Amino acid sequence: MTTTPLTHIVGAGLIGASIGIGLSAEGWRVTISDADPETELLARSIGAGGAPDRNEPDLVIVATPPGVTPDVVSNALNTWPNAVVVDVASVKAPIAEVAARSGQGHRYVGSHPMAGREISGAMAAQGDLFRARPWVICPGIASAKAVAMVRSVADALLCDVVEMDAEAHDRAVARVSHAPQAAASAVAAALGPLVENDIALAGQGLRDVTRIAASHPAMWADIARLNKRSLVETLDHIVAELDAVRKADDIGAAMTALIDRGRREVARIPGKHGGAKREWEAVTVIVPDRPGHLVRLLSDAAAVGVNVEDLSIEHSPRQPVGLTTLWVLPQSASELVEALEKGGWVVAGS
Ligand SMILES: NC(=O)C1=CN([C@@H]2O[C@H](COP(=O)(O)OP(=O)(O)OC[C@H]3O[C@@H](n4cnc5c(N)ncnc54)[C@H](O)[C@@H]3O)[C@@H](O)[C@H]2O)C=CC1
Ligand SMILES: O=C(O)C(=O)Cc1ccc(O)cc1
Repeated sequence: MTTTPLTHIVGAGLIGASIGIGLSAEGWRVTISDADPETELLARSIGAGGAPDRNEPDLVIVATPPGVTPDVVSNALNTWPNAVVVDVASVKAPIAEVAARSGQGHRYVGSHPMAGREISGAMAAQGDLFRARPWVICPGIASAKAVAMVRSVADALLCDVVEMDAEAHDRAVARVSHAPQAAASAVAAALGPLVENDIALAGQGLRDVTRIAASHPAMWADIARLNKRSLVETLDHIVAELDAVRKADDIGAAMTALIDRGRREVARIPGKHGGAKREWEAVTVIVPDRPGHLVRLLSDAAAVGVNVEDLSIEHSPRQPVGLTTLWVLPQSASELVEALEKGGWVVAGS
């Protein structure tokens, strides 16, 4: 039996406490601390780890805000001279530089679990937050032993490990995470002129593009400062896309071109099980907003042997029906539509 490393987590917020709960549940010996005593107590009380004792940890996981992470990593490398130190901050290159300058870079591994929530703090922690999500590891100049130890964390939390160079990581996350946060907040901010009754018209589309607009600004301010160059490059791209529509003589043609480019790229975002979303077809059904109908719809799909890969529900308050979209393999779509229509369902689109 292989023994798991004695692990100490610094920073008991959403990510630190989620890692602590997940590793403790797998039988790891975990201790956890936070600069804020109340957060520290809360994290310990929800099973994210115990209080540190005199033993030097084998592994220190730094899960503090990105802005202080370079200093906390340096301190950890000094305080525990034999431990492997890993951080989980959303930007990697500036922290790797500081670790390399300390002369202890062989014990430092940069990492980034690509999962989170728009709420922060230990209260929002979940032990399975990272399950089946990518966990980026940037080995840099770390020893093979240090990298293997960090891999064992990601493996214990059932993540998909992706090894990347820190600069390439920072360029990629500017496009898949940091600029989307700015864009979502900009769309939400543009609701400013509307009165409440106007905002009540919002459909699922607005909700989809603004979910992360509820994020806490402090972390994103740090991320923007640390990844400024790549973030600005991506924002320039987004602004240029919007400007092309705004300035077009034929705004319809410009909108078509933008939506066509967007459709091409959105189809490349991996869906469930790591497969591309385009591998599925949508069958949208009108479902009465009464108990039992959704269950009946799913059992009717199961009765013809069609596996529902994913499900989304669009529902407006005050409306007696909702639109339920069943995502299925393309070869099952027409068979499902036929069976559902025979069963009396109204299929709104496929
Ligand atoms: N929130 C998210 O969705 C994700 C965040 N991350 C990264 O994870 C890290 C932590 O983020 P969250 O857990 O969301 O933040 P959080 O705000 O929930 O937790 C951070 C915790 O660090 C503590 N802290 C601050 N300075 C400290 C210090 N010097 N020593 C010890 N504790 C200190 C704070 O009191 C707080 O409890 C960040 O670097 C972030 O970039 C990575 C993936 C997703
Ligand atoms: O809420 C979401 O969908 C996120 O994508 C959260 C998130 C925030 C910051 C990260 O560095 C990684 C993931």
